[in-house]
Amino acid sequence: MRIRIKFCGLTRPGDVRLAAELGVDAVGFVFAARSPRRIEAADAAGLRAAVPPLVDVVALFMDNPGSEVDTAIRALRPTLLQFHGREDDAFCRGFGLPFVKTLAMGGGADDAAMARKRYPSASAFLLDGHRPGEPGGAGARFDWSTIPPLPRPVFLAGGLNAGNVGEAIRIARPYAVDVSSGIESAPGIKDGAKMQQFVEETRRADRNE
Ligand SMILES: O=C(O)c1ccccc1NCC(=O)[C@H](O)[C@H](O)COP(=O)(O)O
Repeated sequence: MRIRIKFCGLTRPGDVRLAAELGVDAVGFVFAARSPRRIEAADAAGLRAAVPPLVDVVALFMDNPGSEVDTAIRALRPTLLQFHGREDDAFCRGFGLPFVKTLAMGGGADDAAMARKRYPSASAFLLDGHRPGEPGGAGARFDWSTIPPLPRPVFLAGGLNAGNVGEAIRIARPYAVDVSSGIESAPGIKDGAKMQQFVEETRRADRNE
């Protein structure tokens, strides 16, 4: 099965258009307060307009109040939500959209294994290398061989780049790979060459080359 690709933390319409041209499956926009990639609801319409059909639009939150989530949903019209903080299952499912729940692997696989039980409504889990309570987008890797069995598709994240995504795929065989800092020249500023190389290396791993 083809490994899906999510580019996260986009802030510029040109980067969104290039991501879609490169064939990524999802683009993520960060509304978390603790992020240098945060976008405002006022920016969302322009970014949304740059996303062509059949590319998932992911709105990402980290313990944002429900009112902020509602405002972001109205502005961005996402197809998928991603919750990165201490949000519980009822909160996450309360907006009527499918959601991905981030599990922090920086505290150890047991944390993630225990956490998954608390999100029966999640459509997928994003496993990231940060420690519990920390923001993502930190380039934090974890041991890809420690992924616990999970009842939902796994998005693998944390410190991925064109140089290591092939190894990560061979070890973890995830449903999707997710990247932010590994395709940037600065936080929120995506680098076209890094984006293209990341897609090429993911496709190469897909072909088991
Ligand atoms: O990307 C951020 O700035 C961010 C801030 C706060 C919470 C989550 C955040 N990103 C979550 C993502 O899904 C990132 O793509 C993921 O952490 C991987 O980031 P990276 O290690 O930089 O590839």
